[in-house]
Amino acid sequence: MTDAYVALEGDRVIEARARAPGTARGEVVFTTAYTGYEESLTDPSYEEQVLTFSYPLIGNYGVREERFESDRVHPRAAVAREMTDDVAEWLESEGVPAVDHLDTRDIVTEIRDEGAMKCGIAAGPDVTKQDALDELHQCKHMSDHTDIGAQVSVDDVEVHNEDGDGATVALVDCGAKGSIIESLVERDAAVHVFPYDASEDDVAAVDPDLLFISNGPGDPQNFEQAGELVETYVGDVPLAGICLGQQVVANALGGETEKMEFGHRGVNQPVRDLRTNQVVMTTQNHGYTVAEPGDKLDVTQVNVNDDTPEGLENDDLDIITRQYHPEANPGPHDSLGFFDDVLGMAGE
Ligand SMILES: NC(=O)CC[C@H](N)C(=O)O
Repeated sequence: MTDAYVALEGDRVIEARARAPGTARGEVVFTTAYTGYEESLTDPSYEEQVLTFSYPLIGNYGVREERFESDRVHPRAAVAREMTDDVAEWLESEGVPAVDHLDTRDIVTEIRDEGAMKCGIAAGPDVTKQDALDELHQCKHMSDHTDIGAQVSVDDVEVHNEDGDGATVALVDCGAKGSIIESLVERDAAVHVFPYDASEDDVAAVDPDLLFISNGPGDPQNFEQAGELVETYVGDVPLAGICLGQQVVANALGGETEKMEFGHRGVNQPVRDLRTNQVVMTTQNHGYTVAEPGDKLDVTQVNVNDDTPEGLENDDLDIITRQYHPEANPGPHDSLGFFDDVLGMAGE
């Protein structure tokens, strides 16, 4: 039964089945991950996007809050070949439209050929094709969501493991996944989570051993204040970043970022370390990349598929960043050592 529509750029409309009602718009992207739907759906980096799962069955091991990466669902809508009732009911309770019973291979092929694109969704008994097209026509480019940080960051400073014996970490929350904070706390760090627009004075008040820029949604150029913190602290305090964090650090230190055609989203992205030649499997979710690292950062790791920079470092200035997600939720644990390395820079 057709009671849902997915409208893609060029006004192409695909018919589907409604699993959670509503209308929505966002940049449509796909993940090839075959597990981890709870983590992906609660990853703040998917804010303002419509998430299509290329794996055909989503929900086959239920929905458990322990696996959530934040306190809400972030994609504007979810698209799957087949979605279980567990997932559909969860998305409905969150007010996030969801559709299934469509050929997701078709959407993935279209995105691979044409690039990530705008999308409109309409789902439910009373919706029409035109509703999906109206959403599409109101959809903005990711880069035009200039204050997206405000949608995903903490409003006030939050402290985790205040009495921890390890490093004092100032983590700039551009939309941080919970497991990044957990990975630091597990290693005894006291983690002060700052709003995405925190000032130099705010951060200075905790006298950090490490400045850590988190992952986050949208265009890294829309996180200027985090970049200013990097410029302020470089050379004085060790710097670390994950995903958007790598991009913000590169932009702040003379590098450049650009939008990729359709990005990397999945749990089996191979990354090669240029110093050891070792390849690790990684979890990824990004649509922008570092195009030029600038003269302060060396590219130390690259993606095996397309050679894009996956790791940037400077030993003298104590900087380590990763484009992928070493916290590995979901995904292979190959790169968890990143947290030991960055806390090592902080003297632990
Ligand atoms: N996971 C992330 O931090 C994503 C970074 C950035 N929003 C991108 O799409 O490239």
